[in-house]
Formats: sequence, C-alpha cells, structure tokens
Amino acid sequence: MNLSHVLQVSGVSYAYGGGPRVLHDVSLHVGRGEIVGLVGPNGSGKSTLITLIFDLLKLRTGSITIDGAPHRLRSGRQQAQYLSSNDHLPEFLRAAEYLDLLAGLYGSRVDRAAAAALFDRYGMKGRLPHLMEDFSHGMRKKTQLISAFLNRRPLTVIDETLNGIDIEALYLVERELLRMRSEGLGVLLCSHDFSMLERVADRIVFLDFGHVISDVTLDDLRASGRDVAALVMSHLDERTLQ
Ligand SMILES: Nc1ncnc2c1ncn2[C@@H]1O[C@H](COP(=O)(O)OP(=O)(O)OP(=O)(O)O)[C@@H](O)[C@H]1O
Repeated sequence: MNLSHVLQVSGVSYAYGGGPRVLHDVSLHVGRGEIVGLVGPNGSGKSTLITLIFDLLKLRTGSITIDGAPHRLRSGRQQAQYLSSNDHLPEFLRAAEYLDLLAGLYGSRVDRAAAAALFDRYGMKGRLPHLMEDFSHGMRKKTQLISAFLNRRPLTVIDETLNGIDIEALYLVERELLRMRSEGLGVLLCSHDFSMLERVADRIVFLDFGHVISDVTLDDLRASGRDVAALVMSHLDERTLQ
C-alpha cells in the first residue's frame, strides 16, 4: 500500500448480475495533492468504477483503499466525498440544512460565515435559508460543490458535476480545486470537458470498454506534442481500424 495515495484501486473487475464484464482488471490511483482526470466514451465504465469506490456496488474482484483504509470501512469511507452527475438533492431541505446534513456525516459542523460567503461568491446571495426545491439545476450543482469545498475530504470524486454551471462559477471551481490540491487533497475528476481537464489535472486516466488504456501525466502528454483529445481520438481511430 502506498501511503501517499488517497485512492488506490487495484485489479478491479466487475460485471452487473450475470452479464458481461464492464470493468477489466482496473488499477489506478490518486496521490495526495493530485488532480486526476478520468475520461472515456459513454459506457466505458467510469460511473461503475466510482460507484464501486463508494461501496454502492459490491466489490467482488480486486481491492480499493481510501486514504490507506479499505473502502468498506467507516475509517476509509469518511475520508471521501462524492459529487454525483445528477442534481437530485433532498428538495424538502433548506440549503443550510443540506450543508449541515453532509457536514454531520463527517462529524463536523458548518462554518456559517464561510458558507454564506461561498453562496455569495457563487451568485446565490441570501439563498442559504431557502428550500432547494426552488433552486435551478445550476444552483443545485453549485450547492453540491460548496458542500464539498466546506467539507474538504482527503479524496473528492466529482462525476460530471460541473455540467450546467455557468462560466463564472466554473472559473471559481477550477481555482478552488487547485487550492485543494495545494493543501494536499486529492481529486478524481470525471469529465468529458477535455479543455477544463487540461487546465487543472495533473494526470489523465483513459478508460475504454472497462480497460485502462492510458494513465499519463499532462506533462508527459504535452511533451509528446499531444492533448487529451488527441490521446482519446488516436485510440478510437486504432480501435475502428482493428
Ligand atoms: N445498472 C446496470 N445494470 C447493467 N449494466 C449496467 C448498469 N449500469 C451500467 N451498466 C453497463 O455498464 C457499462 C459501463 O457503464 P457506466 O455507466 O459505468 O459507463 P460511463 O463510462 O459512466 O458512461 P457515461 O459516460 O455514459 O456516463 C455499460 O455497458 C453499461 O451499459
């Protein structure tokens, strides 16, 4: 086990029910103070992998540790937070109550002043006491993100959460992710937005049909004269020709 990794996925394979395998011997890691972009075509297995990391699907083959602890144990699970791709938040809660609920999961309390300042910065001034049923799609996503910024776990996994937020918020989120990195926190960022990944990620893991095709640092990718789109497209071209 490498103690400098906040996430270690080793030899994970998975099949739903009696179906075919959708993940094949997947290994990847996220280091402390590292942002890793997870990319891959639709159906390549990104969400399945994330669901396994958070023990929402039962892992049968391989192992996963979070901050050095098995992902199934409370000690591991409490070190990670997950921002899902959807905007399904408990609508009967006020935003402040939602932030309290999530902080409570990690045994902490919300810093009210910090929460209000973030709501203000993300264009939602005065909305903390409001029911989330009145929030737009982008406001729900920003509320999820603000919760993650307040809770600051060693590992944050973001599954397409940035879709649908405005450009100003995206800029603020990118800056906050870089700040988290500088604090030694790890982020697994699953996205189809390659230009955003190129601005913030240190490394890219590319999945296709449940296989890790490539695990490369942005520095090495740039040194080879390619970008993330070129990495993906060259593989898809090869696959088509086979
Ligand atoms: N609940 C399920 N039951 C059976 N098969 C599933 C289920 N969820 C996903 N799959 C299959 O697993 C494979 C991987 O799907 P997954 O959702 O993990 O891909 P993804 O990379 O997250 O895709 P996208 O970019 O579209 O979100 C696909 O073949 C999909 O059909």
